[in-house]
Amino acid sequence: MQPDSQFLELDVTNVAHGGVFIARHEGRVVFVSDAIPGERVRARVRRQKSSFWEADTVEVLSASEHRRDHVWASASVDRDPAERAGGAEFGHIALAHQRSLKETVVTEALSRFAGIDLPVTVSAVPGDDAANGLGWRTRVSLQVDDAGRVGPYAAGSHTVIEVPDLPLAHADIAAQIPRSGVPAGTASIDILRTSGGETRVSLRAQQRRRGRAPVAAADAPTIVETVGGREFRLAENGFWQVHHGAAQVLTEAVQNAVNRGLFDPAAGNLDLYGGVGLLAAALGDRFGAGTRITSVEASERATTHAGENLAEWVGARAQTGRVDQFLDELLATAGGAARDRIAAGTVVLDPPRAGAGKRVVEQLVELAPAQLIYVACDPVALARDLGQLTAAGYTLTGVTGHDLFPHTHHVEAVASLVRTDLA
Ligand SMILES: C[S@@+](CC[C@H](N)C(=O)[O-])C[C@H]1O[C@@H](n2cnc3c(N)ncnc32)[C@H](O)[C@@H]1O
Repeated sequence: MQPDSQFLELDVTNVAHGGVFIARHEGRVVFVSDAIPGERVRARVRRQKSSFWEADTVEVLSASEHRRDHVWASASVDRDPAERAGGAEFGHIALAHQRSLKETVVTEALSRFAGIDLPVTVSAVPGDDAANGLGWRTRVSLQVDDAGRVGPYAAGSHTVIEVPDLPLAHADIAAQIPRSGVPAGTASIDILRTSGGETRVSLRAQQRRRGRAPVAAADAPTIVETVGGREFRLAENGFWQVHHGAAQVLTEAVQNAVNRGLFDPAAGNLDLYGGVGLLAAALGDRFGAGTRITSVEASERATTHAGENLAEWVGARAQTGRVDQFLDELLATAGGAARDRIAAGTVVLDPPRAGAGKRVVEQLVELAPAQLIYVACDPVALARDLGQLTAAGYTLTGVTGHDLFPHTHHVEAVASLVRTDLA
């Protein structure tokens, strides 16, 4: 029996992490795409693993009240699964219900991977409900195949799907999709629109690995992004939040997540995985020009910009380095007074999708700062790190969820932790 020739009728019971939904067939878990909990669907099996199968909905037999026409016809369940554009896995679900499913994913991750029972609310970015969650992407990467076709990959494969539109992106971005004449050797095309309304198109010879931040070449042009009237300079191919409202939302979320009574502007405060200094600036804005804070970031180009972006805060500095190496050095060299300053400090960390990980969490526990604000784009990685932190002397005091990626399964969370002896 070929897996792709097998059709199943499935009762969909829950949402899983990663944009798929849970059903069972003869006791085995089936992760099925393009469904909604409560629905009965006909699905085609795509992959059989020993412990679970993967399948794609091909027909909705009993539709959820939350089902809508897909916001992107190129990703609709009416198309063959191999022809559905990827990147909008929740586009067939009413926007408010998408958020409730994301709440389930974050809440269940905390329970399963951290043993923490804390219902999390996921909030919309202001303006998104009125726009039905469309037009928010300021950055899009399109792939180019050997035949010169340009578009996103199909969901779950590396087949390029040509698309007439990009409804999740700002209209200026879709207008820049090259329809022909892409130079030979181009593997992908990055299109961005700055907050000032400038669009930039760059061609890449090599594909970027999914989920990886781009490496900012030393000679990439500099662009300017504005957040609440403040300008940030960065490399055109450097990391920046994708949703046009995300930088402002995260600025406020981090400011609100800080326990003010425990914040000491003179302490050894840190902004880990700092990029071009967005979240260090958030603390500087909230706690004043004298706030001491060191922003640590692996990309030298980003750190150079962070130095410029944070220039108005006399106590702020930006350092290039891997977070684990920076913390190792701190642990090896910081004397009593410096260790005391760290122990009185606030650490903001905003790691890539994989999370901070075991080693960095161990280093933080050893340094024992008074509070941690953890910004996460992957709820499972966050939950694993929170489990380790709460078992080693920190108390979780709150988690907020933010729908920075409408119509996709992605969700951002901001967690506040206080050293347990101070909680
Ligand atoms: C999710 S981004 C956050 C950037 C910044 N906080 C912001 O909101 O704009 C993660 C950043 O971590 C950097 N990074 C990834 N791995 C790192 C590591 N091991 N050490 C230091 N920085 C790292 C990336 O270059 C990227 O700029």
